[in-house]
Amino acid sequence: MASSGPTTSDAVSGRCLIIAILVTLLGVTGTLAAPWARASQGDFEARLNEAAELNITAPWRESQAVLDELRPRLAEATIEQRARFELIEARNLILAGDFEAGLARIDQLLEQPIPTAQVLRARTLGANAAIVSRRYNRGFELLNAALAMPGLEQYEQLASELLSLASYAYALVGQPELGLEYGYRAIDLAREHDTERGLCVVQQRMGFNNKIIGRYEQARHHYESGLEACEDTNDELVSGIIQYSLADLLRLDGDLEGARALFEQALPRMEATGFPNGIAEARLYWARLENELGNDEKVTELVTPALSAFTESQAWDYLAEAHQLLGEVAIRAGRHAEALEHFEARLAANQEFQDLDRNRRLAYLEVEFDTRFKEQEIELLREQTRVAQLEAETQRQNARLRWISVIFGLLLILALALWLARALRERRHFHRLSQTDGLTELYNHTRFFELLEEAAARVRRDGKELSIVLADIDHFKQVNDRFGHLVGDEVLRHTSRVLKEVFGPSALIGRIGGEEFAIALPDAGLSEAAERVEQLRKRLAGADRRRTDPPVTLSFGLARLETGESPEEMRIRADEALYRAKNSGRNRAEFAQST
Ligand SMILES: Nc1nc2c(ncn2[C@@H]2O[C@H](COP(=O)(O)OP(=O)(O)OP(=O)(O)O)[C@@H](O)[C@H]2O)c(=O)[nH]1
Repeated sequence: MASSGPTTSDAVSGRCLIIAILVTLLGVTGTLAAPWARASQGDFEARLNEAAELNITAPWRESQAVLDELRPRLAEATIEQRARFELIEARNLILAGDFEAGLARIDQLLEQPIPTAQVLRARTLGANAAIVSRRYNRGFELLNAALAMPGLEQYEQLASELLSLASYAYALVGQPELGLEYGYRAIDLAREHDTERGLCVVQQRMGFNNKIIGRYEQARHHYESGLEACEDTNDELVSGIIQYSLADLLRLDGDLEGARALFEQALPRMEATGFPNGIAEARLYWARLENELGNDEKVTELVTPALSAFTESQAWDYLAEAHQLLGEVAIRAGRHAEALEHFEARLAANQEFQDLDRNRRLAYLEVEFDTRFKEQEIELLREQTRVAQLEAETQRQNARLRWISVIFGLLLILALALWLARALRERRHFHRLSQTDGLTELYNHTRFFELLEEAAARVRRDGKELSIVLADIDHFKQVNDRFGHLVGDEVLRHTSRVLKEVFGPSALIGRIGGEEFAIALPDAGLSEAAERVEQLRKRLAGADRRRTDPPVTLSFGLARLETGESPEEMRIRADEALYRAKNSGRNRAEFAQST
C-alpha cells in the first residue's frame, strides 16, 4: 500500500533536524577527542580527553559521568581545558535535548577570553545547536561569525566541521548549491589533513545535500564514503544516521528489502546512542518503508514512540508526517475518528512547520542581508582607504615635485648667477684689456688720450695747470737686438713700474707706442714735471738698475697746457721737444716751446 505522507519539503526539512543535531554533536566531540595524545600531561587532561572520546563512541551520559567526576578539580585546569570541559558539557546538554541550557553555556563561554580555536569550536557547536533548535537568527549569526574568522583553514578539522555545517545550513534554507560548495571545501580540507572523523561528518552532510536536490546517486556515494570513515572512527552516532539515510535512499530506489535490512541495523545502533531525536528520525524513515509495504502494525509500532520526541524538539515536519502515516493506518483499519484526529494533528503540525520554515528563511535572509550589507560597507571603507592612500601618495609626490622644482630652480638661479658673475668678470677683463696695454698694464694709446681730454677739461674748468711728458727709450732696437725681445719686454715692464712709482697715482700714464710713454700730470706745472723726470732718470740709471739689466736711458719732451690750447696741440709741442731731445744726443729732457 502506497504511503501518502507529508510533502517532500516537509520530509526533507524534517530529516535535517536529526542529522543536524547528530552532526553537531559529532563535530564537537571529534574535535575535543583529538588531544588524546596529550594524556601524559596529567591525569586531568587524560580524563578530559576520555570524556571527549566517549562523546563520540558512547551515549552522552558516559562522558557526562567523567565530567562530573572532574568538576571538583576544575580550579586546577588551564583556560583551554576549562573551555573544552564547558564545550563537552554544552554538547551533552544539547544531546540530552536541553538546547536552551546548552546554548546558554556556549554564549557564556564566548564572553570569556578563550583561545581562538575554542572560539571557533564554540561558534560551530552553537550555530549547529541553534539551527537545529529553530533559533535561526542566532544560528546564522554564529555560523557567519565563525566563517568570517581569519585564517580559518589553519584549524584543519575544526574548519572542516564548520564548512560542513555551513554546507548543511545553506542547504536547509534553500541554497543547496552554496551548500555543496562549502561541502566540497570541507571534504578537501578533511582529506588534506587526513581526518577520518571530519570526512565522516562532511560526507554525511553532502549525502543529505544531494538527497534534498534529488541527486540520489551522488547522495548514495557520499553516504557510502562517509559510512566507511565513520566506522573507522567508531562513530556510532553518524554511522547510524548514515545507515538509516541510506536505507531511505534504497526505499526511494525501490530496493525495499535492502532498505529494511539496513533499518534493522540502524535503529538498534541509534538506540544505543541514547539520542532521542536520532532514534525518532530512524523510526519515521523506517515507517515510510513499512507504510509502502502495507505493514500497518509495524508502522504504528515504529511511529508512536517517536511522536513525543518530535513534539519536544518541535520537529513539526516530522510530526506532520508521523500523524499522516498513523491517520492512513487508522483509515485502513476503519477507525475514522482516530484518523480524523491524526489528520487534524497533521494540519496543525504543518501549520507550525510553515511558520518555522518561513522564520528559517527569513532569519537566513536577514543575517545574509546584514552580512552582505556589512561586506559592502567594509568594501566601501576599503575603497575609501585606498582613495585616501592614493591621495596621500599623490600629495607626497606633489611635495617631492615641488621640492625638486625648488631645488632645480635654485640650482638654475645659482648657475645663472655664476654664469653672470663670470660674464661680468670677463666683460670687465675685456673692458680693461680694451683700455690697457697688456704688457705693461699702463693705459693704451686710445685710453690715455681720452683721459687726457677729460683731465684737460677738468683743469681748465678748475683754472689749474696740466703738464705732459713724452718719454721714449733710447736705442731700444739695440736692446732687442743684443738681448732679445724677452729682455726688451722686461725692460718695457720695468720702465713702466718705475714710471708709476715716480709719477704717483695722480698721474695718467700710458704706453702710446712701442717704446714710447706719455705721462699727464694734472695740477702740475713744467718745473714739477721736470723734477719728476729727473728723479726717473736717476732711478733708471742708478738704484733701481740691476747689474744684469741692460743700460736704459730715455729722452723726454715736456709741455704745459697753454690757455686755449687743445691737448692734441700740447702733445704735438711735446713731441717736437722729444724730437729735439733725441737729436741733441738722447738721455735728456727738452721743454716745448710756448705757443
Ligand atoms: N721687445 C720689444 N720691442 C719692441 C716693442 N715695441 C716696439 N719694439 C721695438 O722697439 C724698437 C724701436 O726702434 P726704433 O724706432 O728704431 O727706435 P730706437 O731703436 O729706440 O731708437 P731711438 O728711438 O731713435 O733711440 C723696434 O726695434 C721695435 O721692434 C715691444 O713691445 N717689445
